[in-house]
Amino acid sequence: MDNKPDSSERREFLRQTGLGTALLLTGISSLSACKATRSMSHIQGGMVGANYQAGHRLRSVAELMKLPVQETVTTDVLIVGGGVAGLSARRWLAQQGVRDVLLLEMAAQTGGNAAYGQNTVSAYPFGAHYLPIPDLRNQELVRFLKDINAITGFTYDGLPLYNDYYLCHDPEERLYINGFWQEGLVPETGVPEDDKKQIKAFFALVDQYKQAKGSDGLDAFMIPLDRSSADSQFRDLDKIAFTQFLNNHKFTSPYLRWYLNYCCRDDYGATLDTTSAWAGIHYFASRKGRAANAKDSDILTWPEGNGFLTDKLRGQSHSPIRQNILVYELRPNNQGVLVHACDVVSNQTIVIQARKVIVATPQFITRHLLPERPQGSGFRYAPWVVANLTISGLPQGRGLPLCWDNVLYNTSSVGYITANHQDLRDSLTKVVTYYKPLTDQDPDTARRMAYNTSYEEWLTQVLDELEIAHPSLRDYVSQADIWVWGHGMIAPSPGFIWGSERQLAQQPIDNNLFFAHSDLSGISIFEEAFDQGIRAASQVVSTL
Ligand SMILES: Cc1cc2nc3c(=O)[nH]c(=O)nc-3n(C[C@H](O)[C@H](O)[C@H](O)COP(=O)(O)OP(=O)(O)OC[C@H]3O[C@@H](n4cnc5c(N)ncnc54)[C@H](O)[C@@H]3O)c2cc1C
Repeated sequence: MDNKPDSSERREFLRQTGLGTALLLTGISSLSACKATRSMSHIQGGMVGANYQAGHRLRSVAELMKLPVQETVTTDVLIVGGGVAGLSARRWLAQQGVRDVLLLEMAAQTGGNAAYGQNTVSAYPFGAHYLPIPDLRNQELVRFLKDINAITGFTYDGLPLYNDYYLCHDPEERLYINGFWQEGLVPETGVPEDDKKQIKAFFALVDQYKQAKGSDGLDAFMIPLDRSSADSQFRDLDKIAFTQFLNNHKFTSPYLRWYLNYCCRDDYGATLDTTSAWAGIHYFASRKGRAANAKDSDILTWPEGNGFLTDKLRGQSHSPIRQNILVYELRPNNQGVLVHACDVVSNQTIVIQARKVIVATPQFITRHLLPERPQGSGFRYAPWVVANLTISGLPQGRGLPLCWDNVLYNTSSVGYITANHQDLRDSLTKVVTYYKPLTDQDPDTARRMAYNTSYEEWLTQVLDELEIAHPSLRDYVSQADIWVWGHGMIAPSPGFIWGSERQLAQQPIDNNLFFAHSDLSGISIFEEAFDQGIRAASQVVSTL
């Protein structure tokens, strides 16, 4: 959920359609004959989510070792984990002609944190939901987007043409502040002049960072972030918290600070105090996408969110994938790596002898698979709660009608997106996806609290908050599914990105075990996971 400047003239036919639907939805909601009730008993749904119980079985590997062996298989390359990084590694291996590849995924579906659901109204994301248009120097990502028709062609001067159905349609973003839905997420309505000046000065400063190059000639801020300059004048920003950076520059405006805190929570599941200044600036200064029909701040999105991308990634290789298989031990031997995994449906063990293994799991899992490997303590994960609400209307107050991204000022969530915003059908029923990073407590406490909170308690919290801007919303909700991400995303705490831990965690073991995951970048976005997969797969190819 990124900050966008004013809407452009592009995609006019889509804009008209989307806006028309939004207005109709708003109008109908106030006229609806739906019976008003404060009860939630009419709402179907429940807690859904990643199979964390399967993951928790890694806490007692000794028990798993007692399971009977179902089968023994061999493979040249085994990939553990079918998130973006694992699927990207699999795609890359296929493109390099490596045929004997097997991917094992613990969950019932691939996609990892880009999971999604579907009902009769729409598909909807439970995690990742957008991709900013990439920098053209990220050639592999551009190539992938071309392969899946997200880029439909290039102009004579090399600028990509993005698929209009995937570029986020207007209207994109609105903020509910001072009782009014304003356009864009940077506070404006009712904001004093002094604050506005600071907001302007902040954006002027990050624009300088966007253009800046280090003494090595590299851009100060790049995606993938390992391509950024090593110049200490920039990297040293990683040593301080974003709050300190703002203090140093005398950015005191509460509106600016609210906005920047929102950005840290939205992208990193962290706050101004727990995000490194380098990461905080990277959010703004690294987006350098160029296109013939889009601005550098434009994004691609789909009803199922980035599940669209992971399904396409999956389709780019024919090598086998086995789901519901929890890998629980990786033991290097003289033929490569001996792997033990549990089929969580039959509750039996599968033994795999692999020449090479790509471990595409998060570090909090990897440490169970390789307990003797030294573990860094800097890998901190933000818990998140995501709720998908199917609604028959959306009562709202003054201001801009429903957008793709809708944020409520000074609330505990980062707002909601409209899952079927890209859908051109004129439907009154919608699915909205509400996102809440749990940043009020330390991650361990918040995680425990999240798992111990009931469906009814979460639903009440979500609806109470949304009813600030949408009175009586609960009367219009027919289905609500709630997903808790205990370890939603790696948090770029001060010192983590340019410290030694993530670099060490990337190091292969004996040229047989290789590592790929967005954790190893220190920030959790599609582009980093995609790149981590290619990096690890290239290392494998060079050793085969
Ligand atoms: C709420 C939320 C919203 C987000 N929004 C965005 C967004 O809008 N845009 C964006 O770019 N990014 C977003 N992200 C981040 C994005 O989802 C991730 O960066 C990316 O999907 C991570 O991919 P990955 O492969 O690195 O890791 P993961 O998604 O963690 O994949 C790891 C995979 O390994 C599997 N696995 C784990 N242990 C085992 C085991 N022992 N055996 C077998 N399999 C195992 C897991 O089930 C999983 O499928 C969001 C994340 C969250 C939580």
